[in-house]
Amino acid sequence: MINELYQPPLALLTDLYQLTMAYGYWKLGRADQQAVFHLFFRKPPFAGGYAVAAGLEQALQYLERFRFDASDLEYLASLTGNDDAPLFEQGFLEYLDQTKLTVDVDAVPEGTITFGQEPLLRVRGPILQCQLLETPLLNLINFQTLIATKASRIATAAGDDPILEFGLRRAQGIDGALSASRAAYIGGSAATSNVLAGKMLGIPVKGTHAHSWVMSFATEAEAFDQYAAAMPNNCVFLVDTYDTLDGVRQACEVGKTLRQRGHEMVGIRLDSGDLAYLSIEARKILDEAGFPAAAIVASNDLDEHIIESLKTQGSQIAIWGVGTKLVTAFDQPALGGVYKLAAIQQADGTWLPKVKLSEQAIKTSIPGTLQVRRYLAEGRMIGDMIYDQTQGIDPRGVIVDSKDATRRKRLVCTESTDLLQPTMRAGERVSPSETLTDIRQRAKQQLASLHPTIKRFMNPHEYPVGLDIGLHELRDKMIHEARQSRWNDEETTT
Ligand SMILES: Nc1ncnc2c1ncn2[C@@H]1O[C@H](COP(=O)(O)OP(=O)(O)OP(=O)(O)O)[C@@H](O)[C@H]1O
Ligand SMILES: O=P(O)(O)OC[C@H]1O[C@H](OP(=O)(O)OP(=O)(O)O)[C@H](O)[C@@H]1O
Ligand SMILES: O=C(O)c1cccnc1
Repeated sequence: MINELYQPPLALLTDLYQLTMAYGYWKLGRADQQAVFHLFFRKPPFAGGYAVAAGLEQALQYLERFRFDASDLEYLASLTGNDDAPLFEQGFLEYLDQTKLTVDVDAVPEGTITFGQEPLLRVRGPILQCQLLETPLLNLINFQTLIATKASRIATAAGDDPILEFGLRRAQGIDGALSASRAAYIGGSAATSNVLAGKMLGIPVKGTHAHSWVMSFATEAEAFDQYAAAMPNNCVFLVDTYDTLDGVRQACEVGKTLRQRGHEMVGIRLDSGDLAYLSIEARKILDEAGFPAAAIVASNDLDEHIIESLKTQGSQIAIWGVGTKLVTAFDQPALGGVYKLAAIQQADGTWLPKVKLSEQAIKTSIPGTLQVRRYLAEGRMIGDMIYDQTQGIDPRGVIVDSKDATRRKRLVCTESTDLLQPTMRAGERVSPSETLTDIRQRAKQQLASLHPTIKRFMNPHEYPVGLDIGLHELRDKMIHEARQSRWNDEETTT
């Protein structure tokens, strides 16, 4: 079904302006000029302290399949400008026909905990190619990173309790649902209700039953009985169709019959009302009836904040079903990841770093061919340094806050590691696919090495990320020079 909507290769999955710029580079004979772009977000989502990188596998698959097919070129040939003449010359379309990606891509592995301003991806290669990739790479990385981060927050609130992702019915279309299931699993959900995601991605699938099952029988007792008869090895009874606590008692009755037949009731599900109060009362009823191991599953518009609150209220919920607010990233529907040019090669072969100015310090870009070095002390993450890989790290070993140069820090560490790893060289993939289990484990392990104050939902502590002092000085000089030349221009024109 997905394939009816779109089939790879998907070179046209880009904004038109990427193609108009590509055309311009081609006409100027600059198509092959080498450039470096970085993909990064400026601030972690949900006013939180971190993000979980995700979506790289799909990005690499996209790049591996990148090409313009005959129907793409035919479509581009049909586009016209405001004089009704073709937008693109035939020679350009022939160039696209021959285009095979030759870019180098370095990326942080999926499941890595990342922070604002740090490149998640670095693309280096012919400027025409780099430019065409901006939109699809952002599309693929932004969404999954957002959802993996949301899932990580929800899993943090739930502690050791499993999260079941129930979002398919509320997700943004088919791909939104599948990508969300994948990203949610990376971020820490334990299973999904989406069976296609289970089949395609190997995510464990889990589920209970709906109110309609109960409503389709004359009584709740008969509904639970018949469900137990049909599916004795997967019995989680939804108890709130009529009266929740009566429903729990009813589930216990059926649980006893089930036990006589050699099966154990898995638990009950609450889907409305005061989930703290009802779970505490339900727990008492289950324990008194001889079902101390029966789990209480809860659902109903849950998110990390409600789960955190339910925990502090002493709720007895052991498994959390979370749909809408997870897969739609309800409180922040998009991650504002961007993709910016940072260096360009000149005719003499030397690299020219590039900076984009902004009135807002956070929007002034970071020039160079960047790498991120993570510093750890006794296994705990203590700070990240963004540095120019072609220049190396300044021996002063200091990071400077990119928004406030007065904030500086020396990172005293026991280990350090570079986050961006080679994933493509000359258009060929050089890193193997990772299993979702390994990616999920990375996220979990890195999250455990992050100080709890950075994981806090409200006003989290800011993790130290800064520029290598040499890079800071270069950037500062470039900003001053760019501002100075604008003033000079203004003076000459007035
Ligand atoms: N003890 C609690 N503390 C904080 N939030 C809770 C508590 N119990 C339930 N909630 C949350 O409050 C919201 C209640 O929403 P809503 O008014 O839709 O529930 P409901 O009327 O019980 O259920 P429904 O309308 O689905 O039948 C949900 O997001 C739910 O997760
Ligand atoms: O609440 P979510 O986090 O999105 O989790 C998924 C919801 O989907 C189901 O409800 P259903 O679609 O039957 O509608 P409901 O909201 O009326 O219960 C289920 O009972 C959950 O409440
Ligand atoms: O299995 C469930 O309980 C389930 C699945 C999807 C949505 N809500 C609940």
